[in-house]
Amino acid sequence: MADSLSELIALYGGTFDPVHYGHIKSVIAMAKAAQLKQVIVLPNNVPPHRPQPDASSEQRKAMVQLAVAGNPLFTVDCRELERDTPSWTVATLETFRHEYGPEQPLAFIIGQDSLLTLHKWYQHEKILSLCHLLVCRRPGYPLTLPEPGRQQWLEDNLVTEASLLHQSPCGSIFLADTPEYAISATEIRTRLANNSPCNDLLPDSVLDYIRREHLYQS
Ligand SMILES: Nc1ncnc2c1ncn2[C@@H]1O[C@H](COP(=O)(O)OP(=O)(O)OP(=O)(O)O)[C@@H](O)[C@H]1O
Ligand SMILES: O=C(O)c1ccc[n+]([C@@H]2O[C@H](COP(=O)([O-])O)[C@@H](O)[C@H]2O)c1
Repeated sequence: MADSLSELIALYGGTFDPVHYGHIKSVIAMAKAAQLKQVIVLPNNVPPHRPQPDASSEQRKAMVQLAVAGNPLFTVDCRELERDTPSWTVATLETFRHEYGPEQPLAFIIGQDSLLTLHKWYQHEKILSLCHLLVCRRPGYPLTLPEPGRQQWLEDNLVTEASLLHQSPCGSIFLADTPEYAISATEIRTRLANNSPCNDLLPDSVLDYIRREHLYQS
């Protein structure tokens, strides 16, 4: 078992095809709001519930590594890349829970769009028994859930005090007032295919990598 009990460990999973400032800046803002000392970034291998990525798993991992290089908040964990089955988040969370034990505060960071579709995730009813959910703002998506039952579930589990996240292993949802970044990987892929500029949407190191690897060309 790892020995960092009581320091909230936050995980950030994604397809990252490619990683962009909407990911990195939102998570840095979340780290401030939720008093996080570390965020473990998890590029997925076989993203569930979406078309498969253009870039390979190795390329998406390399881009994530470039994007977080030099920032001590982040580490990159490749456990999802080692499984060929769909990268179900519950399965990944179970491996962290096993590693860190039942008392360790764990959190999974998502954007507002993911909160809206969380009820379709594999074994979604287990998620809050494994971790807290930290939700970053994302423009264009409502902060309330469409069905009354799901909205009630959200309200029943909401905490507004970040310190509470550090005092229990799992079970709470934290909606942070993070800045909104109108950036998506889809838009970046389209812009690159059209030879439109992408500066300010993602780090230069990632853009250089994309050019070197001839990714996202039409
Ligand atoms: N601009 C953003 N602001 C806040 N959260 C974001 C933003 N973009 C992505 N996220 C969140 O980051 C996680 C990983 O997202 P993902 O890698 O699918 O990026 P994406 O830009 O949504 O990709 P795509 O356009 O290919 O669907 C998800 O939880 C998503 O909600
Ligand atoms: O477990 C699931 O069913 C599930 C369904 C959709 C998304 N996820 C995870 O949520 C994270 C964000 O997903 P995405 O598709 O927005 O990159 C990423 O880690 C995915 O593996 C997980």
